[in-house]
Amino acid sequence: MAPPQGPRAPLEFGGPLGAAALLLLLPATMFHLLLAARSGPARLFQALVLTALLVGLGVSAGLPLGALPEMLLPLAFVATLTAFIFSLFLYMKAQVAPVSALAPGGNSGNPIYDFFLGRELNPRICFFDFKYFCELRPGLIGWVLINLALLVKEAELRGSPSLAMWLVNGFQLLYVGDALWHEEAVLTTMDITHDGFGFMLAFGDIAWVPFTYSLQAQFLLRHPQPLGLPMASAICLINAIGYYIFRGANSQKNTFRKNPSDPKVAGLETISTATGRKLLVSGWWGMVRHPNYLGDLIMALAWSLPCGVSHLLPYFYLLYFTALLVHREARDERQCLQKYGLAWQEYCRRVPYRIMPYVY
Ligand SMILES: NC(=O)C1=CN([C@@H]2O[C@H](COP(=O)(O)OP(=O)(O)OC[C@H]3O[C@@H](n4cnc5c(N)ncnc54)[C@H](OP(=O)(O)O)[C@@H]3O)[C@@H](O)[C@H]2O)C=CC1
Ligand SMILES: CC(C)CCC[C@@H](C)[C@H]1CC=C2C3=C(CC[C@@]21C)[C@@]1(C)CC[C@H](O)C(C)(C)[C@@H]1CC3
Repeated sequence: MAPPQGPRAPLEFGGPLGAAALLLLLPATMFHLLLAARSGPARLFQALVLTALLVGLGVSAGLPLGALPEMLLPLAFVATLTAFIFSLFLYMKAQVAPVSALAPGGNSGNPIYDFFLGRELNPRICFFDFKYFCELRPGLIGWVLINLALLVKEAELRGSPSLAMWLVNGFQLLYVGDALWHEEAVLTTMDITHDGFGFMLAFGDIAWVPFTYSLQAQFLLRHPQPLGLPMASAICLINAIGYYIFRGANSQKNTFRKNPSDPKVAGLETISTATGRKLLVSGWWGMVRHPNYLGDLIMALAWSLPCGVSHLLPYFYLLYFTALLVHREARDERQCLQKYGLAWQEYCRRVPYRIMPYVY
């Protein structure tokens, strides 16, 4: 079966070498972070071996929630293994999928690269869409569950959860609740429309999101932080500003894409493109070319601040997320330039900043 993209098409993520390195680096980073959140670096190898031994025992669902934080390492190992096996299944499944079901990327002919990126665009069995399910369910819900377990454990240890723990739990619950509330919006993200379903997304959804996105709460359990009301209020304000921009920008674009004559967006200025679709050039999308990323990054800052500034670990999410969004923005720009050509160039001329006005 001929792949839709020839071996000489430009490869992303550093090609096969980059994909091979990421296959090892991503799980290694996640385990390192999990360990760094709980103790000194000397326990890294002990803990990995312990995790490998514990995985055989599995975890039963009936355990009290406060016991979960102690099981994060074995659970992360199981999640990683599941992501590997699941990606293997997806790779095999793509071998028998029709060419029309394959993703525009992820079909280079190099097995490591294709395993990493994913060959099939939206693998399904009957009506069950694996990618849509994984993107929103196990990772996001697992993340909230781990956060909650850390809050319960802190209450067990110290009598009540700290203000910092409440803030981190509240902010991240709002973010996950928002994603589930607006779940149809995920259908227009490049993960669903462009990327295949391979190791990158499977690992991201099943392991990376629940275990590394909960790092701030993990950190707070072991490193309690005093937080006064004025500082807490300032952090809440930062999160509210971030959320306002994130939600405002995403909703404006979603409303416009669904119905351009909706009164909420009908008055906005647009650029016509040769495809018949229009681009917003005022409102949130006239401020920068990715206002939703800006809001997301401001929220990421608010999630780290309750952890103080004594340690870099709680800021991992902010740093990783900045890198992810800068890379994602570059990929999206490339795809938009291909799709909209001159109209996209005109948009870039009228809205010169990508994410942060006057900075980037
Ligand atoms: N927490 C996390 O780990 C992650 C969160 N996110 C968040 O997910 C959300 C979705 O992000 P993502 O899918 O990357 O990208 P966007 O939601 O920004 O979608 C980009 C697409 O929007 C359309 N578009 C771009 N500019 C305009 C314009 N001016 N007018 C109208 N349409 C336009 C184009 O598609 P078209 O024209 O075809 O409609 C473009 O391809 C973001 O809020 C992001 O922050 C993303 C990744 C990870
Ligand atoms: C493991 C790698 C380093 C990176 C993997 C990336 C994935 C973790 C992210 C790719 C796009 C994502 C989105 C969300 C979560 C993270 C992943 C899967 C998202 C579901 C978070 C909530 C948002 O409201 C959203 C817009 C629905 C997000 C969609 C993209």
